[in-house]
Amino acid sequence: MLDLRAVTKRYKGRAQPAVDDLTLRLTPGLCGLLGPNGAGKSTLLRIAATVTRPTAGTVLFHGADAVAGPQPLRRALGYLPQDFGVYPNLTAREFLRYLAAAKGVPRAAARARIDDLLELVNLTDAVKRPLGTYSGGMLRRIGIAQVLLADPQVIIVDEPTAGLDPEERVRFRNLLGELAAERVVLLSTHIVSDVESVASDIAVLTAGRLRARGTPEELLRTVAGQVWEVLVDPASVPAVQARYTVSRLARTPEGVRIRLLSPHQPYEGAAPLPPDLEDAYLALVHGPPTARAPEGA
Ligand SMILES: Nc1ncnc2c1ncn2[C@@H]1O[C@H](COP(=O)(O)OP(=O)(O)OP(=O)(O)O)[C@@H](O)[C@H]1O
Repeated sequence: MLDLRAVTKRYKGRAQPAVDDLTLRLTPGLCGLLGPNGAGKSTLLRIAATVTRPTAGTVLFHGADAVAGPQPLRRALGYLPQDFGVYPNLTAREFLRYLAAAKGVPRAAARARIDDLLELVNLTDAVKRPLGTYSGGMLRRIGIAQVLLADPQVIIVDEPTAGLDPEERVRFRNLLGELAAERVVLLSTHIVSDVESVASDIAVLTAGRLRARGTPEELLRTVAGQVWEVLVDPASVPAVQARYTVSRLARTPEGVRIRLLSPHQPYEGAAPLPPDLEDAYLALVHGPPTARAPEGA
């Protein structure tokens, strides 16, 4: 339905392209776009949302060029940018009515929909307050509500759960999961748990390039047999970190429990663990788990 083909974006004055010859074909379902800060996620989402023009490559929506003719995609789109701004003097209802009018949603339909959406994002109690008095998390929820105003076919959300409390995160994640049954949902994050339970499709972006794409199970297979747990004394932690990619570290009364990536048993007594998505993501971002040479070797 939405097809990014060999898309490149170069910003002026930058040696490296922010997005580099990237192809991503999206059909209904939730695609989680994972990548570290600066990987190019926001740029890619802005291109997919027709906010930024690619330097090279094309975006096709239902087979038609959405760079040359963005209107059909824009009409079908709900987009939450990372830096979503509001008018601070408007109330939630006024602001959503304004956006609905801008999107061409008929007035009567908009009224009913706005009340449903405010309930959906749990803001019914705050509708009479100006948005300038909202907390960061509440503003994020307004951003989420506006995504759904015109019943979009394509939903593009950039780090949507930033600033939400844990309960709201889960609510929103599940909501996107439900919406993805019939829609293209593209969600960017650098937090693996944001997409772990809901994304059937995960794309990992590093330095503007698509590093991997697959189902969570496919990504897990890339680190099968390469995740280990060791218990070490606190003084040994820096040496372990220098040699291996460490995915978790917990201090316990017995010592420091370290979860790390290694192609073979790293230390005598190290126990193998079933990999999780965080391990697979780290291996993709930091390269395959080859042990680095110990210091002085
Ligand atoms: N308007 C711009 N002008 C110049 N460089 C930019 C611009 N926007 C982004 N960049 C650069 O392009 C690269 C990719 O940035 P982008 O914001 O797309 O990454 P990201 O993965 O979304 O990162 P984050 O998670 O920090 O938002 C970075 O090196 C960034 O500094």
